[in-house]
Amino acid sequence: MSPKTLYDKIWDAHIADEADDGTCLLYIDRHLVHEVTSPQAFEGLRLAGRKVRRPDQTIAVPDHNVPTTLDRANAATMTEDSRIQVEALDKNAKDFGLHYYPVSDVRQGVVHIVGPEQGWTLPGMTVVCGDSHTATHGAFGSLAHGIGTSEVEHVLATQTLIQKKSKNMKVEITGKLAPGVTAKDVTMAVIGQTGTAGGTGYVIEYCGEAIESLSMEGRMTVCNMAIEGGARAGLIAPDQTTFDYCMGRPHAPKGAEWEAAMAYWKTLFTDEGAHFDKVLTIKGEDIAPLVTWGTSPEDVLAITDVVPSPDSFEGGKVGAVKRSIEYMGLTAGQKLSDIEIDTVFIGSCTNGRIEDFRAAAAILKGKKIKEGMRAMVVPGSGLVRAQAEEEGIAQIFIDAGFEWRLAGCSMCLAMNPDQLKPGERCAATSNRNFEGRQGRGGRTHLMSPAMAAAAAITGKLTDVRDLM
Ligand SMILES: CC(C)[C@H](C(=O)O)[C@@H](O)C(=O)O
Ligand code: SF4
Repeated sequence: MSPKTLYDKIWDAHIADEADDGTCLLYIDRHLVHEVTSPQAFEGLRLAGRKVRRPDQTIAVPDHNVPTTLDRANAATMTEDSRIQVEALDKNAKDFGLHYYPVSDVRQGVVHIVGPEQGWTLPGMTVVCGDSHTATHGAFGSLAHGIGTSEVEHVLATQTLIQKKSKNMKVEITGKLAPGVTAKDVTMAVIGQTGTAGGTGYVIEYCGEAIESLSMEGRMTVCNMAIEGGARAGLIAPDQTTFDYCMGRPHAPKGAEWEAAMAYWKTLFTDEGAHFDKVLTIKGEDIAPLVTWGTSPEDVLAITDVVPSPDSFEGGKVGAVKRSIEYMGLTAGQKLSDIEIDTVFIGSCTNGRIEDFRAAAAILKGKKIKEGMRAMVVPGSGLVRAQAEEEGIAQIFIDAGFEWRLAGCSMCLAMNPDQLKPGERCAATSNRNFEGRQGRGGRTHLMSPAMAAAAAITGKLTDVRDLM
């Protein structure tokens, strides 16, 4: 047998049917659903008189539209549009008999944090969700695709997805990461090198010593942004770190089933000599704490750098950089560490997990945020929130001057009340810095939780190593 990549193995294990042109019908193990991309899909089922094929494998949670303030149980805190979407999910989950984590449930949170936390995401599975950041689940060595609303309907009805196979890409991060450098810097460094289209047509397998040494939280951060590099999915081979994370989770297998699952999971790695169509290698030691300066996730530089000049780019990027710098209200040559911010957002499916909060709290402990700064920390789930409270981390944030919120997508995107005003500038731990992403006219700089905490203290983009 010819050697296979991890992606090849999971793909092959899920083919239900294959057409002559290579288009496959893939069996889907887990389908995650949120309120934004599902209402029409459920309507489609109703119109066709169909049921959900595997309600026992379909998990729904509202996250994008929900307010994160403590008074959110009061429906008046939501806009009309948001309320309609969340109520539709409440009804659809009930009518179709899905696993559901409503706003009132402590397990509610961002769908990509809830899935792994509850043990729905496991190695070797196919996982889909009507959301581009489904890539997150690849951290478990599961093939996780973001899908569109018509595909959501197709998966609901059939538990299968029509897909063409992508090519294999390997991203190897060798060696060790320097102090102050985190999983977020790793994933931003990759996009900085490949650009937002570098992964187009590929499924990326991240490997190498620096990846293996990451916790599951860190691996999720890395895979979360595979999509920002254009890839169809991101994957990391499961290992002891993965198994330890999964063991004992509510929906993970138990007893003899666990043993059987483990026997399979241990076969999930890329065989020696398997072919990759594209390879990128980065030395872990070379990665510095990074920030974005522009309006694309590929606009990445070390915090010690300066705002670039449009002339230093080529082709269409020259104009794009010019526009970007203008939108961001910056000047070419300006030191990144001189950029003043007025808002800090720590959260999202990229960096809303307990380890992210520990890293930020380690910087904030005993310090206060800059006067006038608006800073919020938004747990990725109610359980992350509870754990942070138990560990005393929540209190560190509160003492420093942060707002301690309830779980949701929050200021990652402008679909709920947590938004920037025109011209406001935010240090954010999320994954997209597009124009208007956090609110019309808002300006976003992406970075790690530790870097965001450092910025909250000084009021400027800051090299976290100066505060360590
Ligand atoms: C609203 C949703 C469809 C969207 C996505 O697909 O990723 C959102 O989660 C995002 O991060 O932009
Ligand atoms: S936290 Fe942000 S990136 Fe993640 S699902 Fe929500 S809106 Fe999308």
